Amino acid sequence: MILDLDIGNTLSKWRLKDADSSEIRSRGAVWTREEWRPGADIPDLDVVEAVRISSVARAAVLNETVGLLRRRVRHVHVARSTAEALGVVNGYEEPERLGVDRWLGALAGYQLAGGCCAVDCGSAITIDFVLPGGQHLGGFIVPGLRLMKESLKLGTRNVAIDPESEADALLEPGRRTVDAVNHGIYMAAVSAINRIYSEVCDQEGVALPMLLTGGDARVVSRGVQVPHAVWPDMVYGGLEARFPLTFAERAGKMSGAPRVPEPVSLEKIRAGLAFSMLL
Ligand SMILES: Nc1ncnc2c1ncn2[C@@H]1O[C@H](COP(=O)(O)OP(=O)(O)OP(=O)(O)O)[C@@H](O)[C@H]1O
Ligand SMILES: CC(C)(CO)[C@@H](O)C(=O)NCCC(=O)O
Ligand SMILES: [K+]
Repeated sequence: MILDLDIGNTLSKWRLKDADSSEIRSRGAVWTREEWRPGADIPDLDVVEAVRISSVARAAVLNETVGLLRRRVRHVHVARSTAEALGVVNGYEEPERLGVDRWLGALAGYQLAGGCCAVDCGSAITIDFVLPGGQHLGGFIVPGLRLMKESLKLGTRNVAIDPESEADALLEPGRRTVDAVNHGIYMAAVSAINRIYSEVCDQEGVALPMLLTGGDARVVSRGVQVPHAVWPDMVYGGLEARFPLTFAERAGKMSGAPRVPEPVSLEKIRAGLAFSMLL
């Protein structure tokens, strides 16, 4: 069994993947805490022969986790942001400073789609761009939905946006605090994504397929006008691409990868941008 770990600022996600059949056997999430005890939080390390880790938590959390795992598991692979990998050139001035979850998302997106716009809707919303030749341009970091809501301190933090609500309903002015806040932060997030996508495609002269991941990907997806695909395992896909262990992975297959969305034409993107400038 392969244990994949995605340690984020809020949640640490894990999944167990069967190395022979490539099936995902189980998955879960635990809060990212100061002291993380993999033995207690993750089922049955005895069946695990390899671990692959993406972590943006404090170094101490990662070091402790790796220390514990190394005692129990033979192969422990920790992903790092590098200047280049799998045909992608990191756009950061200091490549190692790019969040490794973003780097892995960009690698997975590039392996699946070639040039792409990779959006991760987690504690932060990150929007990264990779051109068809593999140049990563860098990206944008916006507070995630929960952080935006908490920062307002209006006592609405425990009332989440209903994931089933229609994007249209979220466009209406709120007539209670909780609706005003939820509709406001939702519009802030989706308008930023729509606008940033259009601006960068316009600047670079290329319409890129968009891929969405993260805890809020599904709800954000409803408001994103650009054709896109939701890929919950995108960061794991980067781990698979970076540290291929199974036969399927060596052949370039990433579990749960969606069909590549067909982007609209550059002309249409530019027309939309020109229209929004007139308003
Ligand atoms: N059970 C949950 N607990 C916490 N957040 C949740 C949960 N389910 C969905 N969410 C949403 O998911 C978001 C966190 O997403 P995700 O799990 O991708 O975060 P993360 O990986 O910790 O973030 P980051 O990668 O930015 O550190 C929160 O903004 C929240 O709205
Ligand atoms: C932005 C987050 C928090 C998103 O998870 C993470 O990728 C991170 O800590 N990045 C380091 C800063 C950067 O990417 O520029
Ligand atoms: K994440």
